[in-house]
Amino acid sequence: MKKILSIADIKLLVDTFYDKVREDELLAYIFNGVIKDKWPQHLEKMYRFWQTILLGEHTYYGSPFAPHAHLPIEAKHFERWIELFYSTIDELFEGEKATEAKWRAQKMAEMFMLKIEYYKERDSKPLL
Ligand code: HEM
Repeated sequence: MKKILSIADIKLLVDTFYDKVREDELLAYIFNGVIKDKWPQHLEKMYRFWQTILLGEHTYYGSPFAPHAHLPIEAKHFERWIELFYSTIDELFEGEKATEAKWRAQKMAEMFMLKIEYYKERDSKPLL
């Protein structure tokens, strides 16, 4: 068990997590349907996203919600996403950043879920 301290740790976290996602019966087809053969690019982006959040090194400049706005995902998908993310963290890491990663992921999943429901109810499109 180690602490999340460097970009190498972030890469280990992201790679291990998306290995699980790609084998998950509920999530794999949703990710693969959008990402297709662009997994290296997606992983690169996700390294930068978590590097920015957890290490305070600002390498991610994007709109995290945008690609999720019209995905066919609901509560059960987010629950599975969180389950896989938490188990990845707990298998590999301990300490303050590990706890923060889980907290951040949970908060973002809640926010994404609320926004998706909001846009679905109104049948409208998000600006971002
Ligand atoms: C069931 C839940 C989720 C699914 C199915 C999902 C799926 C996806 C897909 C298909 C993409 C687009 C990849 C591409 O265009 O190459 C994406 C991007 C992304 N996702 Fe998720 N995601 C989920 C939950 C989350 C959560 C909880 C977070 C945050 C903790 C997150 C963070 C991101 C970020 C930062 C990007 C990149 C956005 C950008 O283009 O800058 N996702 N996700």
